[in-house]
Amino acid sequence: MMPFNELVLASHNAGKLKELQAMLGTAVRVRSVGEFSDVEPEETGLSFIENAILKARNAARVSGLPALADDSGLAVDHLGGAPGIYSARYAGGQGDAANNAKLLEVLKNVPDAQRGAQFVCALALVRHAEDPLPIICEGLWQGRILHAPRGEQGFGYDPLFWVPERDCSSAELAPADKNQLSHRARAMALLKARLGIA
Ligand SMILES: O=P(O)(O)OP(=O)(O)OP(=O)(O)OC[C@H]1O[C@@H](n2cnc3c(O)ncnc32)[C@H](O)[C@@H]1O
Ligand SMILES: [Mg+2]
Repeated sequence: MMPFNELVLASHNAGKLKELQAMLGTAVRVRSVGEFSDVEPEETGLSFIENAILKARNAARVSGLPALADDSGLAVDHLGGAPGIYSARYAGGQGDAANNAKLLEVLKNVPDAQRGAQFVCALALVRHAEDPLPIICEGLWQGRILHAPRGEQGFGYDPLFWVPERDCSSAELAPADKNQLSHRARAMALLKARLGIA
């Protein structure tokens, strides 16, 4: 049983919000933190988990509701896991297109065998702003970085992320398929199991 019937999603990213909402379905009434505040908390943590907790606490504080945050990113093997927790700010906070262009440039001339990467997602759920026991669930998605963007779906690094099990980029997947396979889908499946929702 879901321990509450309303939940605020602690994200300002439209792509993420859409995916999280689709995955949660009708189990709970979902609000977005943007309804309560435009101020994005600084992501000062050193891990996906710390940043997810920090965003969840902030959303619970401004909304007075239980909050679910997602901190995610792309970890590229050849770059020692970069951009990692800095994925959103990789090109200095200039947005997805600039981040993707920088990644392609940094990996120019790097052969396929060394272009392995994984998407990482940490979900943090807090029942209230000072919850001493946040629920944390993680998900990983293995793939490879393409040499040029492909596909129009999704958001962020999706056009550069090759999905070996489907032979296409993650931006070429139908949204419903991405929501079955992705790092976020895996973390959400664990969270739903933990909360006892189907
Ligand atoms: O913090 P919030 O408000 O949730 O929104 P954000 O976009 O800043 O989110 P993060 O701090 O977690 O940074 C995630 C970065 O990783 C990228 N990313 C995460 N999940 C992704 C996915 O499923 N597909 C493509 N890129 C993704 C995303 O585009 C960002 O650059
Ligand atoms: Mg962020």
